Amino acid sequence: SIVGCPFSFSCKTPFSAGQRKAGVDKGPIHLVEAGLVDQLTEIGWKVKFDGHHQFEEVSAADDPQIGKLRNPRLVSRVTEAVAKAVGEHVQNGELPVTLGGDHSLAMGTISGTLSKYPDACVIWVDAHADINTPETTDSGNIHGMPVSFLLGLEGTKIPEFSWIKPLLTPDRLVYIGLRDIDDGEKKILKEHNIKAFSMHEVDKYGIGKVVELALDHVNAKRDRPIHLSFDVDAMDPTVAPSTGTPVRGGLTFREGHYICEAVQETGLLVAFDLVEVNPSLADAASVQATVAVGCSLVRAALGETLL
Ligand SMILES: N[C@@H](CSCCS(N)(=O)=O)C(=O)O
Ligand SMILES: [Mn+2]
Ligand SMILES: [Mn+2]
Repeated sequence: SIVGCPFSFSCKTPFSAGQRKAGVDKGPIHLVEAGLVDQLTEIGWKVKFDGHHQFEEVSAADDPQIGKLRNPRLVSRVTEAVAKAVGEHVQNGELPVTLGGDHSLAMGTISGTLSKYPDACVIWVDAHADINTPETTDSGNIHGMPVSFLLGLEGTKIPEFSWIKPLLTPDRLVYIGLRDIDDGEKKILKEHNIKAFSMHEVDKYGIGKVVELALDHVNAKRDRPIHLSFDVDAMDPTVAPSTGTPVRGGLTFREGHYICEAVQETGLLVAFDLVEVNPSLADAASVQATVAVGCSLVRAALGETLL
């Protein structure tokens, strides 16, 4: 099985230019300092921790907005570097675990996965769809746009992002946990017939059925590699409060873990992202709780079982 490889590669990507709130770049160090590397070793992984990625700064003066896009050159440069790093690790038969940092990183991580597994499917667990285009975005924050770039939607063919090969197709993408979608995004989801299980469906069917339906949609024969991109704000804010765009009515602790456990059980997981932990937005206890949930979700995705 794909996941049988013993190596997990932890890519600490302290990056925050895809949004405006300081602190999300400190997410990775908090997860590592909470002992995540040892925790993964204890469940049988050989972890190659290659340290915290450092990126060449691009000064604000050298990175003027492109239309509404904020920090476009910095985001492009960082995500291209992440794509290369993740791509190398999947080529080596390792399972990249990318700790963010904001969700714009997924332009890099998923590009990296697709470089080896062009038929991979993406399960996007999030309160948000992150599928705004440069035209539909109101905020200009690129962490709200990675999926549109990965799909190569209209308006995303910008020279600064020409490195992105839009290899992802709408039929291989599915969302779980949505509850805060912009009007422009709703239109895109409908136009492209993208499958999305919002919190309404989670309530209606239960998480077990939702994950089964999601896998049936993007991986009917259970033969496609899976890239699981998990935004911690998919969790209810009472469970993971320290994140930049919290939205009430999210996943319970168990629902979030069930998704990771069920994907792990397929034996098809080839890459995992845990993003948007921002340790500067809450009191110490809330930060600690968010970091602990983040570590626990990673462990669940990499095979920690309850029995
Ligand atoms: N849709 C909003 C919010 S996007 C939230 C991004 S994330 N990565 O889910 O926190 C926007 O485009 O700014
Ligand atoms: Mn997100
Ligand atoms: Mn989100």
